[in-house]
Amino acid sequence: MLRFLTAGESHGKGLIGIIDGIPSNLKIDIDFINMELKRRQKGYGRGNRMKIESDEINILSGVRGGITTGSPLTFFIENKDYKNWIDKMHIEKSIKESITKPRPGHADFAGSIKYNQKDLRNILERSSARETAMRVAIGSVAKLILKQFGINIYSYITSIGNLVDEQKYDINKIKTSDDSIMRVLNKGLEEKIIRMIDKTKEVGDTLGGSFKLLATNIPIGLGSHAQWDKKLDSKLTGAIMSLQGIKAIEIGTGINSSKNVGSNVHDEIFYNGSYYRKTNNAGGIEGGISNGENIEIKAYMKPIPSLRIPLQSVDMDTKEKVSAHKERADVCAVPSASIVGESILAWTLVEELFIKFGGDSIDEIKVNYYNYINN
Ligand SMILES: Cc1cc2nc3c(=O)[nH]c(=O)nc-3n(C[C@H](O)[C@H](O)[C@H](O)COP(=O)(O)O)c2cc1C
Ligand SMILES: C=C(O[C@@H]1CC(C(=O)O)=C[C@@H](OP(=O)(O)O)[C@H]1O)C(=O)O
Repeated sequence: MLRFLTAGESHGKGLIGIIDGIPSNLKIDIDFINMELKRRQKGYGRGNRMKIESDEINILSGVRGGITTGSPLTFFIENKDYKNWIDKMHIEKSIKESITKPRPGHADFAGSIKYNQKDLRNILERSSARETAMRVAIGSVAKLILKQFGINIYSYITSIGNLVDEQKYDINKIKTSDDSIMRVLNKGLEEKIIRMIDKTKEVGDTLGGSFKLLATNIPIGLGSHAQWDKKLDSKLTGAIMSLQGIKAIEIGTGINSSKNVGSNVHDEIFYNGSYYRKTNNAGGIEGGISNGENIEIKAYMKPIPSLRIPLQSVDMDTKEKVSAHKERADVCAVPSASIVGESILAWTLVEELFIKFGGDSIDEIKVNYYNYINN
C-alpha cells in the first residue's frame, strides 16, 4: 500500500513528508525534485514570501546511494521565513497576540470553532498552501516512477479571472509553457493577464483561474467500474479537490458534454492494429477506468481569500462587526497551483499503477506491467 503524510506549519521550522510504500531500486533524482519545487514557486502575482523561500529537498531516510531501499522515505523542506516568525511561532513560550477576525474564504472561521481555538493562527498556519511544497516534493517521486513506464504529466493555465485562453493544446506547446511566467499556451494573453493582476493588486483585490492537467501514455485499465470507491475519475477529482483553493473540476469536455447530444459527445472506437479514438471528450476515463487516451482534467481555483482591503467579518472575541484580518498574501497563485495539480495527478496515477501492477521493487512492477501490456 502506498501512502503519505505531511506535517508542518506555514511559518514553523519546516515541512515534513513521510512516504510509505515506495518500491526499492528507484533512482531518486534530487535535481529533478528541486526543479519541480522551483517550478511551484514561480508565476506572476505571488507575494513577498516567494522571495524569501528557495525550497530544497532534504532526504532523511529511505534512500542509499541515490536508490530507494523499500523503507519509508522522509523528506524535509526548511521554511527560510521561520527566523522572522520565531516569537509568533514558539513551541514552548506563551504567545502574546491572538488573531480573532476570520478571513471569509479561508479556514479561519470554521477551523477555530471546530478545534475550539481562540487564536486563528492555530488554524491558518496549517491550512496555508505552504503545505503544497511538500506535496510537490512527494509528487516528483511519483513523476519519477511514472517516467519508468513512459507516462508523462503536463499542465498549463486556461484562465486567470475572466481572461480565458481558448487555444487547443498540442504537447510540444505545453512543453514550452514553463517559458511563460503565467504558463499559458497563448503567449499573446500573458501581457493582458499581467496587467490585470497589477490592476487587481492596486485595488487590494485577488484573482483565481483555471488550469488543465494532462497525463499521456496511460495504459488501459487503471481504476475500476466495479465499486464506487475504485473509480479512477472519483479518486482523481477527490485528490485534486484537496488542493487549497480548488472549487470545481471537469474531466474531458464534461461541462459542454452535458449540454450536447450523445452522438456528438461519445468518442467512437476504431481499430488499426490497436484500438484508437479520433476524439477524447471522455478525458481518457470511461466507467471509472482509464481507456488508453490522454487523461485530461481541468481544475478551477477561487480567488485568494486574504485581501489587502478586507471584507466584513466578526471579531470572534468581542462579536463586534470588523474588517477581516490582514495577512501578507498572493494576488494570484494559479500557476503554482497547476504545478501542485501535476503532482497530485502523478501521485494518484502511481497509486492506481501499484494497485494493478504492484510489487516491492521497481523491477518486479515492471515485469507485471509489461506482461499485461504485451498480452
Ligand atoms: C499555491 C497557493 C498559494 C496560495 N496563497 C494564498 C495566500 O497568499 N493567501 C490566501 O489567503 N490564500 C492563499 N491560497 C489559498 C488558500 O490556501 C485556500 O483558499 C484556503 O486554504 C482555504 O481553502 P479552500 O479554498 O480550499 O476552501 C493559496 C493557494 C495555493 C494553492
Ligand atoms: C508559503 C506559501 O504560500 C502561502 C500560502 C498562503 C495561504 O494562506 O494558503 C499564504 C501566504 O503565506 P504568507 O503569509 O507567509 O506569505 C502564501 O505565501 C508557499 O506557496 O510556499
